[in-house]
This record gives sequence, structure tokens and C-alpha cells, in this order.
Amino acid sequence: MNEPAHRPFGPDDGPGRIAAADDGAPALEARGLGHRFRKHWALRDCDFRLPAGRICALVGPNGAGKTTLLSLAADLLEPTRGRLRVFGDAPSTPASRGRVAFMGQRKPLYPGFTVAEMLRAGRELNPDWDHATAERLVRQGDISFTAKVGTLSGGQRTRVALALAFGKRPRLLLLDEPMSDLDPLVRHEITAALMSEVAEHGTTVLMSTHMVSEMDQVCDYLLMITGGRVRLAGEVDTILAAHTLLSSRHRETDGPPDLASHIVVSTKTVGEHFSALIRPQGPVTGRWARHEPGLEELLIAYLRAPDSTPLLTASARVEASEEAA
Ligand SMILES: Nc1ncnc2c1ncn2[C@@H]1O[C@H](COP(=O)(O)OP(=O)(O)OP(=O)(O)O)[C@@H](O)[C@H]1O
Repeated sequence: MNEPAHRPFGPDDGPGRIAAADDGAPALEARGLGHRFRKHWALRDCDFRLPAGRICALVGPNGAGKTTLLSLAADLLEPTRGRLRVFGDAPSTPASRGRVAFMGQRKPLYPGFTVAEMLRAGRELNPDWDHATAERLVRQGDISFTAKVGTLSGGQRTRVALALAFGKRPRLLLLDEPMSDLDPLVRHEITAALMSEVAEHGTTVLMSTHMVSEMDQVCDYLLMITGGRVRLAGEVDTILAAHTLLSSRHRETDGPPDLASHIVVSTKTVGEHFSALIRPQGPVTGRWARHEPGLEELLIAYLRAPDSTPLLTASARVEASEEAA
């Protein structure tokens, strides 16, 4: 993963940055969005919406294009094709840059600064800085304000980076694998801190993660990218309800014929045990054991079949893009 430079806050984020244009606009809207690194398309033909106020898990295998999408939203990269809007505005506008905070995998902290100095820098660079929120997040982690950032543990650094991101009072918080270097207890604490701040301020969160089982309780929206293309987008509940997990004793690797009328996402055969994740297109016939999949089961099935038919719920859909190839 090659990560661009971070810009968690900055002097461009001037006063009056929350323009009226964002009323009712989705937090993110991509139309025909593509980004190419030299000859390689990291993202292509992406059309989707992320409604405001959602906590969205951004998932996909390594190299899927998650960091690229977050970097486009944070205005660290420009689209090669198509466009992306943040609350109705291009990411490069002062209005958008003021509304967005990005915490990348390399936390945007200066090791020689104390925690207090880091927060002070946040206050000086951001006109709408919320010092009380930033301090509270640090205090909840029992982190000393006089400690040098370079001496903090991974979990403490993540907490300070989150405090800086929240202190900016973003409308959209972009987090790139925020929990990857944390132990389960600290992950739990940081998740709780994140949830309470989000509940208080109604922040939209787009968070890339490989820790799907832990995100299950946190995220109410899902964006799955494989090979640079959107595969799933929408409310977690709606997406799960659109699928059925079937299991049976069969020997056929391609599945029994009574699945032919459904969208079969992926199938698995272990010995005589056959299972299939399907999107039913009518009544399911046959002697199947059936249940609604969990989020992890669903994502593993899609990861196993990255070319399966995409599914976007109504709230995530945009009309076909004129700019798409
Ligand atoms: N600066 C770069 N130059 C060239 N190719 C790049 C660059 N950054 C990313 N890529 C390529 O673009 C594709 C998407 O990368 P990206 O980092 O967005 O994936 P990701 O889903 O975030 O992966 P991971 O889960 O491993 O972090 C990959 O094939 C990657 O090698």
C-alpha cells in the first residue's frame, strides 16, 4: 500500500467553510470515478452514494482501492476520470476541506511534540477547533498531556490522532484501518470513544477495515470494493436481508439445478456438504437448510467470488454516469 501525505487539518480550512450547499447532499457521491497510477487503474467506474450520518465500513481485499478512495475524498489525490463530491462539493474546495478529517494508516503526528503541543497545533490550524472534545478523548485514554508523542504506544497514538481528527469537528471522518495495530481491549475502547463522539455530533464516518467481525456492531452502512470496483453498497441490514445462505448434502460442485433462477454469489463444497450464498430472485425450492448470513459470512463469500454481480441498495445508487467509460 502506497500512502500519500496526510493533511488532517490545515490553514486552507478558513472561516465560513460550512457552506449552505451541503444541505441534504450525500456525504459522498461518486460518478464514474476512476483513479489510475500510471497504467494501473486502482479505482474504476465507481458510482455510489454514502448518505450523511452513516457509519460505513469500507472493506475489500488488499490492493482493492480503499486507500485510494479515501485519499480522493480527502483531496490527497485527484480523479483520473469521473468525479467525487463531498456534501455536494468537490473535495478540493475550501468548503469540503473544512468538513473532512482524514486519519491515515501512518498517524499524522509529530513525534517531538508533546500531546498538549499537538492539540495546540490543532487549535491554531483549525478555526472551528473543539478543544474540549479533543482533550476529553485524550483524558479517557489516561494519556499524559506532557508525554512526547514519540514515546506513546500504538493505541495511545491512535487515540491522540483521533482526538485531532474529532477536534476539527468534521462532518465526514475518513479513517484508514484505524484499529490495525491495536490490541482487542484498546480496539474496544477506541471503538466506544468513536461511537460516542459520532452519536454526539452526527458525524459521517467512512472507515476502511479488515476487522469485519468487530465492525459488525459499529457500522450501519457498507461499501465493498474489489479490483477497484464497487461490489456492495448500502445499509448493512438491507444487504444482509437480500441474501440467503443455503446448505445441503450434495456432491455437485456447481450447485444443484434448482439454484439456476437465483443470483449465486459463491458456492463451497466440503466433502458432501454443499453451501451457497445466493440473492434469491423468487421462492427457493429444494431441501435446503437456509438462514440469513452474518456480515462476516457475506463478505467472505464475496471475497471468494470477486466478480459476482454488484448490489447497491436504493440509497447508495446514482444514475448511470455520463463520465463513466
Ligand atoms: N502511489 C502509488 N503508485 C502506484 N500504485 C499505487 C499507489 N498507491 C496504490 N497503488 C496501487 O493501487 C491499488 C489500490 O491500492 P490501495 O492502497 O488503494 O488499496 P487498499 O484497498 O487500500 O489496500 P490495503 O488493504 O492493502 O491497504 C493497488 O494495486 C496498489 O498497488
